[in-house]
Amino acid sequence: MSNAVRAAIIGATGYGGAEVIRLLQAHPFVQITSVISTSSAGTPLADHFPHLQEIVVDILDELNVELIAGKADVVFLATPAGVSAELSPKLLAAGLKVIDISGDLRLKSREDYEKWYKRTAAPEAALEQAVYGLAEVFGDEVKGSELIANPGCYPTATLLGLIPAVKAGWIDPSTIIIDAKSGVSGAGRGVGLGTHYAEVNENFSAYKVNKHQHIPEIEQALSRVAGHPVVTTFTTHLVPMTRGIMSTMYATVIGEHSTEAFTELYRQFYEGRKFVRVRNSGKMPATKEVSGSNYCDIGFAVDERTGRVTIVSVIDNVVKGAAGQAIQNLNLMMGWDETTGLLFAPVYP
Ligand SMILES: NC(=O)C1=CN([C@@H]2O[C@H](COP(=O)(O)OP(=O)(O)OC[C@H]3O[C@@H](n4cnc5c(N)ncnc54)[C@H](OP(=O)(O)O)[C@@H]3O)[C@@H](O)[C@H]2O)C=CC1
Ligand SMILES: CC(=O)N[C@@H](CCC(=O)OP(=O)(O)O)C(=O)O
Repeated sequence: MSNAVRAAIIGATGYGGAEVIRLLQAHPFVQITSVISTSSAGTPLADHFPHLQEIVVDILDELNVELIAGKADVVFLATPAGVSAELSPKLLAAGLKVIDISGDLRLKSREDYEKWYKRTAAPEAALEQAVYGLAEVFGDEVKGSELIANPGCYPTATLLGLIPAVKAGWIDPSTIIIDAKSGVSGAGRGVGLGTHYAEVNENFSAYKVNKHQHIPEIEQALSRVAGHPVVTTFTTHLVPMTRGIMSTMYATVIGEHSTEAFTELYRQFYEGRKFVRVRNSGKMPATKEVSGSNYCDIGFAVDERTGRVTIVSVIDNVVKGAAGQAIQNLNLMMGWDETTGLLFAPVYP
C-alpha cells in the first residue's frame, strides 16, 4: 500500500479506538502507522486487546504531535471529553486531517458546550472549521474537509430516525419525545460502579434525565433542518447488553400520512445510502440485527387513533455510533466511496 493514507489512532486502548483499529485493518486504502496511548506507551497493543494481534504497528506510541505528523496523514481521536478541544488545533496546525469521535467539536456554541459538558470549550476557530459528520445527511459538507466532529452514538440513531420526517414537515418538532437505550460499551472501557456487572446485569435504569450531553447536539441538528429552534425530551437508559442503541421516537403527525407513506418517504430520502436500511412497512428493527456493523435500521408505525408516529432506529454504538461512521467520514473526506472497508454484514445472533 505505497499510496495508502497513513492513520494514527489516539485513545487506542479504549473501545472506540480499538474499533477504529479493527475496522481499518480491513480498509483497502488506509495503513495504520501509529497507535497511541498516554498511559501505556511502549507496550504492545495486544497486551490491552488480544483480539488485535496482527496490525502492522503494534507497539503503542506516546502522544506527541510532531511524532504523529511525521508518521500519519489523518488522526482519529477516540479520547474523553476535553482532550480534542486542546489537541485538535495543534494537530491541524501540524498539517494533519482530524476526525474527532468525542463530543468536543460537535456543538457550535461554546456556551452550550460548557453548560452541558461542564468543561472549557474548544477555540472558536476549531468549532467553526469542524464539520458535523452525520454522513447520510451532511455528507456533502464532509467532502474535502480537514476536521470532522463525528456525531455521538445516541444522536446518530436519533437524527437518522427523525430528520427525513422533520425536513418533510410530516411531524410537529415540538411534540418529539425520544426514548433511548444503550448497551454498556457506550460508557467506555473504564471501570466504575455504573458499569459494574452486578449493578447492570438483570437491571434496567434511566440516567442523566434532562441532563444528557447529547440533548443540545440533537436539538442543534433538528433546529438546523427544521429552520427554527427545536427542543426535545430525550431520556437515556442503560440495558444489560454489550453493544447496541435503540432510539424510540414519538411525534404528532402533521397531515394524513400512513405507515406505508413514512416508509416510502424514508426510502426516498436515503436512496443510494447503503448504511440506512428502512424496514418494510410496519416491521421494527432490533439491535442484534445491526450488531458489529455500520448499518442503521429504521421502522415506523403510525397510530391513527392518537395521530402519532412511533419511529424505531437501531445502531451498533461502537460502529455506526463511533468508529464505523468515523471511517465513513474519512471515505467522504478523501473522495472515496463512503462504504469502502465497511460493507460487512452484522454479527447474528
Ligand atoms: N463507546 C462508545 O460507544 C462511544 C464513545 N464515544 C466517545 O468516544 C470517546 C472514546 O470513548 P471510548 O473509547 O468508549 O472510551 P474509553 O474510556 O474506552 O477510551 C478512552 C481512551 O482515551 C485515552 N485517554 C484518556 N485520557 C487521555 C488524554 N488525556 N489524552 C489522550 N488520550 C487519553 C485512554 O487511553 P490511554 O490512557 O491509554 O491514553 C482511553 O483508552 C469518548 O469521548 C466517548 O464519549 C462516542 C460514540 C460512541
Ligand atoms: C451507556 C453510556 O454511558 N453512554 C454514554 C455515551 C457517551 C458518549 O458517547 O459521549 P459523547 O458522545 O458525548 O462523546 C453516555 O450516555 O454518556
